Amino acid sequence: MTDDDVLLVHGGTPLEGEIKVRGAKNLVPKAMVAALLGSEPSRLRNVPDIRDVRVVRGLLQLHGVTVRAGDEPGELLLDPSHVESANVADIDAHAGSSRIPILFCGPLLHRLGHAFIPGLGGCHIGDRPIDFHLEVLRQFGATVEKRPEGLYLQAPQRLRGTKIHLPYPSVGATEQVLLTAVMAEGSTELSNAAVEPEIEDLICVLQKMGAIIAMDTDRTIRITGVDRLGGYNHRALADRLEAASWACAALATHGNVYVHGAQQRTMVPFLNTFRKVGGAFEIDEDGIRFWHPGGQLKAIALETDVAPGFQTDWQQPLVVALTQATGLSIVHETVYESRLGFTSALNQMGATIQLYRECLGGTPCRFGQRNFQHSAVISGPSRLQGAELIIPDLRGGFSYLIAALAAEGTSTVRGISLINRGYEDFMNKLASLGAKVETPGFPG
Ligand SMILES: CC(=O)N[C@H]1[C@@H](OP(=O)(O)OP(=O)(O)OC[C@H]2O[C@@H](n3ccc(=O)[nH]c3=O)[C@H](O)[C@@H]2O)O[C@H](CO)[C@@H](O)[C@@H]1O
Ligand SMILES: C=C(OP(=O)(O)O)C(=O)O
Repeated sequence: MTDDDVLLVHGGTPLEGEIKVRGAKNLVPKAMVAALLGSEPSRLRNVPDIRDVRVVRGLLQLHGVTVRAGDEPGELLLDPSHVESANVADIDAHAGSSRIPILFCGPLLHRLGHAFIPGLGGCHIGDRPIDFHLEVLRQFGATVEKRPEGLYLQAPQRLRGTKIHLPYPSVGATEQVLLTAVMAEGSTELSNAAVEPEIEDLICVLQKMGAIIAMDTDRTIRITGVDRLGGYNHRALADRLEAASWACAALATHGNVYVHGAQQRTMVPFLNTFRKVGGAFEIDEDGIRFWHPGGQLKAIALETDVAPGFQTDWQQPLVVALTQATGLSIVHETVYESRLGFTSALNQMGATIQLYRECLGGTPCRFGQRNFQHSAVISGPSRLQGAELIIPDLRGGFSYLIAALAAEGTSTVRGISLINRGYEDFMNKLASLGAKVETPGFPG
């Protein structure tokens, strides 16, 4: 960790001003992968400059896709006409970089008949197995060999449509099915699919390319395979996870932040919860203003869930705001088994958060009988004090920033570059909201 990776945060100043969120981290890289399926170039707009986008850009280029900036800021032009002559000798350099490489499987099997996928990265918030992905690919007719360096896949013949039931509505496995089924022979029926807004947007991308995809109301997605897909011209939906993070930062610091680009349609469960806690917001055509209206914040009971429930990636920033609410809040994390570990640092800052292995919520979840501390009771309000913090993962990292901004005194936050994976230009955004932050050696 270098000095560049450390941030001093002088807390106690409300965040005030305006920032902008661009395309979603959980959609943009997948739309970029979809371009691999096309026989014509694609144009993706509203692309944020974050590490996950850079990683996928590098991987696509290794696979022969030409990726260049368009005329508009945040525009990428992706030309997949040379995929067959790609040279992937350096692909190992991308091992551990993000979770997106697993989504290259279907498109590469369609284009080349084989694929090598290096080890995956992503946040360490649970085991994060890929068993659903591998089972799905086998059902389409691929062979999969797991080796220490990665996955080797072959499609001995054209992949065939199939009937799949996911044991859990996994976002990634649903995307795996979509990106594979669109060009498989015949029809695919996927039941118990994930229906997150980013999945709907990926379906819009694929439909623009020529895919035939229908969504039923009961988590069933039906795909009719086609022989050829063209390119797309698409503006990525905005990042609802980043928008909610700034909303929580406004609430925890008694601030007032207008988030350009935030969309009500994709944030309804978050907005309901934000209002129950006592936060105020106002929606207009261009974005959403979030603020602390004064008075006491209220404790709540909350369960994370798959869409249309409360998104797990909203949980960590909200927990920091809940340390400022009066009474006992209960948070039951049902999507990842280990997403509450970040709270021990909040306790060192003065919060009172107790973790439990039991399901403290209305819905018993997959982790209840399995020894994971996946429920939290947060007792507030707490006066947070500055501390030494090491960023554990993406959302946990942003949550530490929020806590440091809300705290009295100075915090030293290490591993700050991890936040670049999903938050575009966050240092300038913090500065524009009046946050008192400095990188050691470069005060002010
Ligand atoms: C890049 C991206 O889009 N990341 C998002 C995506 O992650 P990702 O697609 O990895 O998350 P999943 O929806 O697949 O995971 C949800 C749950 O399913 C389990 N599971 C998943 C796949 C599998 O093969 N086997 C299995 O057991 C996971 O361990 C987890 O408990 O959706 C998550 C849930 O909304 C978000 O938190 C992440 O931000
Ligand atoms: C868990 C997250 O991302 P990833 O799946 O990329 O690790 C996240 O965005 O909070």
